[in-house]
Amino acid sequence: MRQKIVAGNWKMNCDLAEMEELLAGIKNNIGSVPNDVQLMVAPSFTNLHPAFESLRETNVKVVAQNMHQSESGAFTGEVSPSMLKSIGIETVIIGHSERRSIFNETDAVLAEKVSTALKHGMTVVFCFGEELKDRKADQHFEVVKQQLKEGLFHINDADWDKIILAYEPVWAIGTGETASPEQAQEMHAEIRKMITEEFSKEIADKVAILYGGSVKPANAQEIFAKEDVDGGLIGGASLKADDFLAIAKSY
Ligand SMILES: O=C(CO)COP(=O)(O)O
Repeated sequence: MRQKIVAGNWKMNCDLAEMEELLAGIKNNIGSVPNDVQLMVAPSFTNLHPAFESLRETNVKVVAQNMHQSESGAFTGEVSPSMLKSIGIETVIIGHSERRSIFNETDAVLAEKVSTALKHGMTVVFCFGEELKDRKADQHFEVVKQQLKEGLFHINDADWDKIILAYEPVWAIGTGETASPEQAQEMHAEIRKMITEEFSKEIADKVAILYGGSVKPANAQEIFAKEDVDGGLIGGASLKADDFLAIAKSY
């Protein structure tokens, strides 16, 4: 039985007061979420510590949206894995399409980030997904395979216990256009095939694969119902406590 996960990626939203309001909304109704759904939230760096403290008594995990691949040093503006761990953060998102496209994070850099995070015993939510032009050219499976091979497949079998995958087709992020449940299922099944070929069926069957891209209360249920979809990485809709919880409840 794979873990069911509903994770909110808050991106560069919420100052401290706004986040406290959002957290209060989540905590007030958290009892309505099924016990077998692991909730995660990913605030900005400045909000990680207060979020961790606020959620201490719950089982909501607080996740970083990024980290640097080096241990420490002259990297002005960056945050290291040990800094995250020192405030209780054990999970980090790596490879989000916005990091890839806006901040020019290459597969090679992402591979380094994955290695550094694993070295620190952190769990990685590894994001990837094709652009619209790739899908139009019927290249989406190849693009995803390349992203996984270059950014992730250097890890060892044992490392897979610390990996969560998030398939986020770029054309569905923040656009209101969701992949159909069938498109999500097709890609997730293909990803398990890729992992089976490179590693083993046992690993492929075990790893949680989340879908991300315009998930909202109205469409979550049909997406989560698909066999190879193990939850969602939610952007916009996770900024409203009611919508985020409604998505988690639809599992
Ligand atoms: O990028 C996403 C989550 O990481 C998805 O964002 P939206 O849910 O706003 O489309």
